[in-house]
Amino acid sequence: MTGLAVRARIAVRNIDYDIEAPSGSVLAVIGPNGAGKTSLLSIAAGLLRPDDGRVELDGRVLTDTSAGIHVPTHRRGIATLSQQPLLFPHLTAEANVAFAPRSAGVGRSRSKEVAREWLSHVGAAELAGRRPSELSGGQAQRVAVARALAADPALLLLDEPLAALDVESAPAVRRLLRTMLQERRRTAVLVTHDVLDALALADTVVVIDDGRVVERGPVRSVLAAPRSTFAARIAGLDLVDGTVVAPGTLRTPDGITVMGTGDVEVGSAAVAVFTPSAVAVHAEPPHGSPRNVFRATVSDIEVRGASVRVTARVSSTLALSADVTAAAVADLDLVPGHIVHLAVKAHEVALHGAP
Ligand SMILES: Nc1ncnc2c1ncn2[C@@H]1O[C@H](COP(=O)(O)OP(=O)(O)OP(=O)(O)O)[C@@H](O)[C@H]1O
Repeated sequence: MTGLAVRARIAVRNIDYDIEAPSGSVLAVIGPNGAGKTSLLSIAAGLLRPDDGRVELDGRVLTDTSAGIHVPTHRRGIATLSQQPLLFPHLTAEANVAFAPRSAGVGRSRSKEVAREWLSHVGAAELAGRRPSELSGGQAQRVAVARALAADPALLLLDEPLAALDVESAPAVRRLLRTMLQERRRTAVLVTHDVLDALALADTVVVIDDGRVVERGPVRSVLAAPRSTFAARIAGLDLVDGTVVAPGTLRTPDGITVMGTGDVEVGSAAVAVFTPSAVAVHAEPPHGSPRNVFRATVSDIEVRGASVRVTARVSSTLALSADVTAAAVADLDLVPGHIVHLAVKAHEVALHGAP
């Protein structure tokens, strides 16, 4: 196949998985601490040898334990972007980026040219002469993105690339990554703890728990209807697909409008995301504060510890969940088939550009 295929078993790490990312797609990897996410990246990069396993990238065998094949890391055509930018402190931003094509055998002056092109591509042209100590976290991560891509890798490994950034710079770097990943349909693996990063950047997701794949599939279906405990804990979100028709306004193909906040360009595909605990259930349409109100038919009621998850169908393609108290379920006399009004405040709804 083209793209990445990793099959690996490592006894001491209790790892035994089989994971694929088709060419040009972004695969998100989520799972609890110690699940084996970073190990997956290390195996792909050739930094970690499985006891038994095989790594193939675009038809090239990089690791095959049964045949004794182990292509060294620097010959794999793989670039890694980590949480920390890991720039060389003594080199300028430009020299840091030029280092990637230089290591791949490109000549000195062409490497400089490539570095300048990439710096301007990531919106960091004016930082070319600065050293890492003169860059903010977000700026340094931009330079690191340029360096990762300047070698034109066949595979990009992203290890929590936004985790170390502050709330101000993370959205801009997330947008940059989205553009970079989409523009050239790059194959990438993204390890993340953040559901929103998976939604914004990835096509498919694997959930790893205890060294095994417990769930896999398109990001939105896995996050909206998680089957594994871990995915359910971090996800189980309400997701609405559509197009941004005005600033802060998303419309679904069947004409449902959702107001939210988020910097997504008008005209682009997006997903509105909110947590079921932000959704209130009313028998009659609520009056007052500006909010999203959806008329819906209750389809499912599930007790989850102290709260009750009510799922209701808004249209043939959209169902939303609300987490309410058991008392509210009794007060509202909620049973499947009843008409309710689901309300969620616009500031509780995040709009994200969708891949
Ligand atoms: N250098 C090592 N030597 C032996 N075992 C290790 C080593 N590094 C990690 N492990 C073990 O391998 C398993 C998988 O670890 P890994 O770092 O891949 O998990 P992770 O999902 O990336 O976790 P986190 O989210 O905490 O970074 C864990 O049980 C861990 O204890």
